[in-house]
This record gives sequence, C-alpha cells and structure tokens, in this order.
Amino acid sequence: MIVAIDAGNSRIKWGIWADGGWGGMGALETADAAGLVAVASGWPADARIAVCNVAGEGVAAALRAALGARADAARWLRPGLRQCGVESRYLPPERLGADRWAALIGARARVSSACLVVCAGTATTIDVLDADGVFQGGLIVPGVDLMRRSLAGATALLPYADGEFADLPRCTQDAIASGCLHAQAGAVERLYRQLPAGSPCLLSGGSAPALAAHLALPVRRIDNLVLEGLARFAVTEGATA
Ligand SMILES: Nc1ncnc2c1ncn2[C@@H]1O[C@H](COP(=O)(O)OP(=O)(O)O)[C@@H](O)[C@H]1O
Ligand SMILES: CC(C)(COP(=O)(O)O)[C@@H](O)C(=O)NCCC(=O)O
Ligand SMILES: [K+]
Repeated sequence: MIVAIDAGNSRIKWGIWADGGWGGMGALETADAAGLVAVASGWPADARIAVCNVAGEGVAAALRAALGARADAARWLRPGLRQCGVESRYLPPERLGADRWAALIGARARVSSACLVVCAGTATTIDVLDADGVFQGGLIVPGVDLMRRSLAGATALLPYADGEFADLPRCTQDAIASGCLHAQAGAVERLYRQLPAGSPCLLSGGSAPALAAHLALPVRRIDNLVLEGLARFAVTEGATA
C-alpha cells in the first residue's frame, strides 16, 4: 500500500494506492498545511509514503510534522537524470519541479509514444516527452486562475470576476476569461506542434476542466497524473530497495 502526496502551491493532494488502484483521495489548501496532522492520522500505518513538494520549506516541515515517526522512511521524489523509464534533458536536472518529474513518470507509465504532458495548476506546465521516454523540455506559464488574478491585481479597471469564454468577447469579464484560456490553449497547441502528429496530450491539474474544452488536440484527461507518477516511483523504489 502506498500513500502518495503532491504538495503544490495551491493545494496538497494525496491518494492511497492499493491493489492497482486508488482506494481514496483527498486535498486541502496549501495555506492550511497544518491540517495535514489530522489527515495523516487516517493513513494506513503500514503504507509506503511517496512525496513531492514544490511549495517550499515551510510546507516540507508541515509534512514532516504530520508524518511524525514515519517521516524518515518517506521517499521524497528528487528530479534527476533518469528515473522510472524517464530521462531528463533539463539543465540542471534537479531544478525541475518534483511535480513535473512525477507527472512525466506517470505519463511514461501510461503511454509509450511521444506525448505532451500538461499540468494546469497554480502554474501551467507543458512538457514534451519523446517516444524514448526522454523529457526534451517544456514551458512554465502562469496558471488559468493566476493569470486572471494578476490582471486584477496589476490594473485599475480590471476586476477579478467570472466571465464566459467566447471567440470574440464583447465585455470586460468575457475578455479576461477568454484571454486567459486562449493564452493557455495557445501555448499548449504551439508546443504540441513539436510532437509527431496524433500524439496524445495528457492533461491533469485543478484547472484541467477549464482548459480541456478549448484544446483542439487529442486530449486525455487524467485526474491526478502527479499522484500516479509518485505511486509508480514508490513501487519502483520498493522493488529495488
Ligand atoms: N474544485 C475546483 N474547481 C475549479 N477549479 C479548481 C478546483 N480546485 C482547484 N481549482 C483550481 O485549480 C488550481 C489548483 O490546481 P492544483 O492542480 O491543485 O494546483 P497546484 O498543484 O499548483 O497546487 C487553482 O488555481 C484553482 O483555481
Ligand atoms: C512550475 C511549478 C511552479 C509548478 O508548480 P504548481 O503549479 O504545480 O504548484 C513547480 O513545478 C516548480 O516550482 N518548478 C521548479 C522550477 C522548474 O520546474 O524549472
Ligand atoms: K502545475
């Protein structure tokens, strides 16, 4: 049994992997990381724990506190040159976000062809994995919600408000909502051009539902690709330990 934990900048997600599937999943706001203590008390005591964290040292400390005596045995995913069938061309490899590395590992476990790996969270990351499992590079773009917030925060006249998506928006709210989605979809579609025609685009993350409808690509929605990669990592680590 494995508990996989993905600490992102907005939310901390976890899943309990048993018998080849997810036995339970949950999430809390990263700002409420102290609440992990209560959550962790419900995790199976004998589970192997796999973690990736891109939310900083304070969150790492909250995770260690929540894991208590189990913290030392937990496996923290550290991006490197090669792991679980994925090879990295990132420079330096260890600077890659651990969540991106986990998503690439999860993607490779599902797909043996080239693919585009998109994680739409606080940031949207758009990463290219080739048919040999080599991570060739990728983009970091402000996420859908962060784009909208940044417009509201840096201008006098733009609100942080919901709008409708339109091809030709005719009001401020729709112009913002549509602009942010067009920008994300455009970045994804542009990077996709570097892949062989017909390659799948694996799409995950909290903002995936908002983005999916606007991508003119063969999209495969995956609820928690990062957690899948972490489970894979934990299984492989266990096998080689
Ligand atoms: N239930 C939800 N409905 C719509 N959007 C959501 C929901 N939950 C999260 N989000 C959006 O998803 C983003 C967070 O996604 P997530 O993949 O958890 O990010 P991160 O890994 O950066 O913490 C936030 O920007 C938020 O706006
Ligand atoms: C790009 C990210 C901010 C994405 O974080 P998230 O949106 O999942 O919270 C994170 O993967 C990160 O901090 N990466 C380190 C830098 C890099 O990947 O190059
Ligand atoms: K992300």
